[in-house]
Amino acid sequence: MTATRLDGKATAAAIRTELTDRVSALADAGRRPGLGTLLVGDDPGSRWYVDAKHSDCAQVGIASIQRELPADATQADVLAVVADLNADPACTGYIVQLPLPRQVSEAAVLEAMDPDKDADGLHPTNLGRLVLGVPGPLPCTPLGIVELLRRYDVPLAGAEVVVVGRGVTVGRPLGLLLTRRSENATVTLCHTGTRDLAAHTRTADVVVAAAGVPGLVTAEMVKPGAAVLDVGVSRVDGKIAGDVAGDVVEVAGHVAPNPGGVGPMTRAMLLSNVVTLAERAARPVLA
Ligand SMILES: Nc1nc2c(c(=O)[nH]1)N[C@@H](CN(C=O)c1ccc(C(=O)N[C@@H](CCC(=O)O)C(=O)O)cc1)CN2
Repeated sequence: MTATRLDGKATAAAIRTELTDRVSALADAGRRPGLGTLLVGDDPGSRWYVDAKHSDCAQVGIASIQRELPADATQADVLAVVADLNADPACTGYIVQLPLPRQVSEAAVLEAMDPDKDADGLHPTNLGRLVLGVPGPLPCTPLGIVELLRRYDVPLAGAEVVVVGRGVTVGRPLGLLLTRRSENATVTLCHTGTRDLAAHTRTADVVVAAAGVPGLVTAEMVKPGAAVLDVGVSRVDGKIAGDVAGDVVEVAGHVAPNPGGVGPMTRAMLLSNVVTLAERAARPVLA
């Protein structure tokens, strides 16, 4: 058996097309959405992600506001740009590209953002809204995973989902998202300290691997027919290495590869969040 590929690239392209009409409606009302990004330092991977986000924006008509600081920027430098973006009316949503250099506190920077412009859904207020089930922007990678499974009709209601990884951008919020009544999955959150990882993954209908350990999930760890999504990003010999071993496609029913699976969906969900935030901000104008 060879698994069906969950094609994040094609799905993200379809979502961008769908968003174009909403962006046009906002622009016609004089409220064109604008995505701000702040990149601190010169990590080539982070620069690629930021550039890709702006190229996606150009495709759907979202304006771009690109801010950069050097790798030795201080916390005060970063907070000053965050204050600028909070105050800029052309910036309807923005992100601070992570990770930040060691001397800058990610928590302090995220907290300083205007939660109503938090296009990544990572502000404590928005993570709190997720816990409480109150509407607000949701983290892009978990949202992209749920949307990819939905568009390929992979059932989540009643499904056993094992998430491997407890990070704040993927694992933790994904568990919250999947256990909402609308998704209704049962989630086991595993991590690198889990005693017998295979015992958990072998019983799962869906496995999401987001631990950043190359080849962590192998074919023997997967139930035949399960959906396996590779979200791990490591660099091995200069190339992206995911958390899922190549032989998993022989056992799984669906596989989201890496690259080409969840990564492009993360970017599509960012655009979707930016458009939704701009619509919320424009509500009195559009109504
Ligand atoms: N502020 C944020 N920082 C980071 C996030 C995030 O959601 N918000 N997530 C990751 C990086 N990331 C987005 O910023 C991201 C990762 C991967 C991709 C992507 O499209 N990947 C491609 C392959 C890219 C390549 O060849 O190098 C794919 O999977 O096909 C987009 C965005 C950490 N930081």
